[in-house]
Amino acid sequence: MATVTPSRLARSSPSFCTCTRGSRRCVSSSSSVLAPSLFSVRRMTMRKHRMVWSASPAVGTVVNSQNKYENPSFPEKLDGHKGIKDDSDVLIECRDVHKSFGDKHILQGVSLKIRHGEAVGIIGPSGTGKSTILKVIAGLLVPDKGDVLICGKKRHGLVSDEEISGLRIGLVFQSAALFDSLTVRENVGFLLYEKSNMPENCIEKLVTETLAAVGLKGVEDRMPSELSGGMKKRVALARSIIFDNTKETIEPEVILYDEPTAGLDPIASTVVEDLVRSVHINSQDALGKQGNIASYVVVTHQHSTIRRAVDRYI
Ligand SMILES: Nc1ncnc2c1ncn2[C@@H]1O[C@H](COP(=O)(O)OP(=O)(O)OP(=O)(O)O)[C@@H](O)[C@H]1O
Repeated sequence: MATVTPSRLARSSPSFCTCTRGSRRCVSSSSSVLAPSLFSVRRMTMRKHRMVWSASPAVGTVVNSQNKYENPSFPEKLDGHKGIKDDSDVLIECRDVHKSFGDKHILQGVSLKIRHGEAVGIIGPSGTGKSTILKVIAGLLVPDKGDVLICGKKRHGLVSDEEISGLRIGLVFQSAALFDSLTVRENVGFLLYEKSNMPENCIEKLVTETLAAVGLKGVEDRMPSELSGGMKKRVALARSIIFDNTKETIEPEVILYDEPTAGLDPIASTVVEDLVRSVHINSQDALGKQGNIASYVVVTHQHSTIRRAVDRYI
């Protein structure tokens, strides 16, 4: 099996998926489920091109521009952190994040916290900045104002500008964003082939195990064009959860999913929703092993995804 090289990468899909792997910064092509009422969602104040979120005192409560809480109508059980003062389990925090594109003010004072063990949904009308906040969290976009804290440490600039260890952040794009000219094995093992010191046979074994964990067997040598939409999403998921398990210290990982079920039929959506849930630390994957993902954030429009894969939503 050929190792992925920059020249192979150059021939690959222009679309890419980005993973930030702790101290190694890499840009590659890449339960109890509660059912929240969408009624409360409709009551959120979401102005055109503007979304204001706050984390305090109730994480994820929507506030208006005067920082007055509006309709904090989350059922108590969905808002499990009400009143919590201890932030020792906060993995990611956005503090008063602003982001504009030209004269379009997309994010105006977003504050939120993602804690260890959480499964958080971000919902809202199209164009209000859901994908933008994921990119800010992942370090692909720099906020115009405000801070992003990773395990309590401020990140300055883009993810490639500095080294922050202690947390791995994976971003799974809506389109799956696989490298078209690489096999499934090369796609899933991309970061390990490029950045780790693992021998190739160990990477191959790990890729096969990781694919099995997301319910895919015998597809390692296929090209992305030979996969269905649902299979591509599973391969993207496998790519986001694979990690160098030979390292002494394994950092916790947060995965950011941007509309993981977009474009899938209801059955394929259910499979992906259950997979997203199954790789979480509170669940078991397809092989019966406890998941490794400390927390995840899902941007979604689909009610079924909120119902099956989310414990708290913003
Ligand atoms: N790089 C960019 N340059 C200019 N405008 C951008 C850029 N990225 C996003 N936008 C604009 O910011 C707004 C928010 O985009 P974003 O993709 O974050 O919204 P969204 O809530 O995820 O939408 P959807 O639900 O439709 O995916 C949109 O008006 C979009 O056109």
